[in-house]
Amino acid sequence: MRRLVAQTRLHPADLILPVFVREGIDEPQPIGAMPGVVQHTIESLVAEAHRCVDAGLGGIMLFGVPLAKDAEGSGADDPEGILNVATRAVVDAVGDRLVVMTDLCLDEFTSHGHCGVLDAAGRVDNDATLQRYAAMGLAQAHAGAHVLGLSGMMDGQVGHVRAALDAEGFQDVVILAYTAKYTSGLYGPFREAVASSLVGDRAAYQQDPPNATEALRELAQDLAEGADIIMVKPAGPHLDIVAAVAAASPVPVAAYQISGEYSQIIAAADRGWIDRDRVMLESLIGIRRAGAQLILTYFALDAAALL
Ligand SMILES: NCc1[nH]cc(CCC(=O)O)c1CC(=O)O
Repeated sequence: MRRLVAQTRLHPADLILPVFVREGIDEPQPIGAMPGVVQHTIESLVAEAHRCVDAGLGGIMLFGVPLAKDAEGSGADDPEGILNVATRAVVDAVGDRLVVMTDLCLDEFTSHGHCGVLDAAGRVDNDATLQRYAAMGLAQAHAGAHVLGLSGMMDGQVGHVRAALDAEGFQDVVILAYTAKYTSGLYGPFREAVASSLVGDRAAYQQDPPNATEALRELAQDLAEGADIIMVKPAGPHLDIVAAVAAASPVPVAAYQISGEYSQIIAAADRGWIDRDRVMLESLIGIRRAGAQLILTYFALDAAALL
């Protein structure tokens, strides 16, 4: 893929691998809708983290799949919860050589599958959820996470978690803010990956795809609250937003090539309709060219091997 006049280049260090770790399994479990991606045991996750180091990746983003869920998502801030145990294991193994990120959101841990706790009417309670995010962020910081990925889309989440971290001496823990997270059909395979219990959708707290100006308002808000890295997600269908946010952001911009973007390429390639590696690299170059300095992608290891 190298060209003499190429202005856009991909480097393994630009890539971050999202990974799933599931409680209570003895062997890694395949994810039907994401061929090539598995739910890891702690042991296989640590092995994967070593592969990320060897490949020169920039980082790893951990998602936990707990055995038990409840309305409050109490596994999220339990130091013995699967995500916090896994974070400690990865940080102990490779934390000096790989940036370790954790998903900070309740949806994997709640029985109803929403990103926050619910009020009496069954709606997501924004401000009550902020308290839960602060507790979850502190648990992740105590577990050694370097970067917290605030993906829940509650208003005020960045400022609230930042204040909680600073109050406990975690000034150096970085906040990656999901600034523009559009509601999307492409999250489908992820719901299987995390055994989501969600009924309905997240339209009340994720963004409406036809709305382009909200992304810049969210950017200003997240920066004012102390975001260190800004994320746009999904990446492929929203490259104009990646570009607009990158042009306006004084801090690094990341983009997330999500589960459905991955699975579409795999499925078409499996049918022999497209060349998997070529389309994979083309999709990543497009995201990079739009202005993302970091790309979260399930292709991270495969792409790094070709760069
Ligand atoms: N914890 C929320 C979260 N963080 C990342 C993803 C999706 C990532 C993907 O589809 O690959 C989701 C799920 C959602 O918003 O429905």
